[in-house]
Amino acid sequence: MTRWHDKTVLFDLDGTLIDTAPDLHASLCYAFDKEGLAAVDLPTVRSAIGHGARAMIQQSADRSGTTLNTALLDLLHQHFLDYYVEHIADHSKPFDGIIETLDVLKERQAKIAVCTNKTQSLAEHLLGDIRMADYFDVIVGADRASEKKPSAKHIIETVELANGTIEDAVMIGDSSTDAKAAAASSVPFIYMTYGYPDAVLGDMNIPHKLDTARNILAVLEDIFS
Ligand SMILES: O=C(O)COP(=O)(O)O
Ligand SMILES: [Mg+2]
Repeated sequence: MTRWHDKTVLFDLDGTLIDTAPDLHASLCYAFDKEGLAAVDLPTVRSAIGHGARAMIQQSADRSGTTLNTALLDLLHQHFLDYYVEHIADHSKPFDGIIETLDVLKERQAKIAVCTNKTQSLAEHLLGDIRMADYFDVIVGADRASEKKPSAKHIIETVELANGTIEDAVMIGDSSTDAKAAAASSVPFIYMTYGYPDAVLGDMNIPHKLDTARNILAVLEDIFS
């Protein structure tokens, strides 16, 4: 029988727990428009999520043929943040099956953590606004860890802050940053294909792939058995 209270289940945020792409996309388009740049489409932005907001802006520009210097990137990032803090939860909502999964994990007294490349303040702001923050023993944004994903340190430090042990942890995510951080910390990884996967992830050998959060518990039971 699984001793759930010894287990730590780490969730990535954007594209795993919450469908944040519409609000990220709107904020990015606001920033681009303010600097006279053409709007970027949603699929382009989706595929650039997972490495933090600056990387999302940089990659979205690259993929739409716009060259950014550092000053312009800084400006776009600031406009993006100005808009995003006001609109962070306009359309963002948990993916189907996430709340039910968290309810069961909570009932079983597993340790539940968020390990995200969002900044700490944005992650707390979003989870607070959509009333999900209370599910988590700990939330660790990119700037709370000594190194962000794909570094193993982000996962290792999140597990420590949750008072868990790395041998009893599982990482659930949607991008190559999650898969690489999990591999580097020798933590089993569950890949949620409904999120915002990047091209790199397609080339990685990943045993646990799910297209719905409704099947997370069954896979966790299998991994922990
Ligand atoms: O801010 C991002 O780009 C991604 O955040 P994530 O690590 O929760 O997917
Ligand atoms: Mg993600």
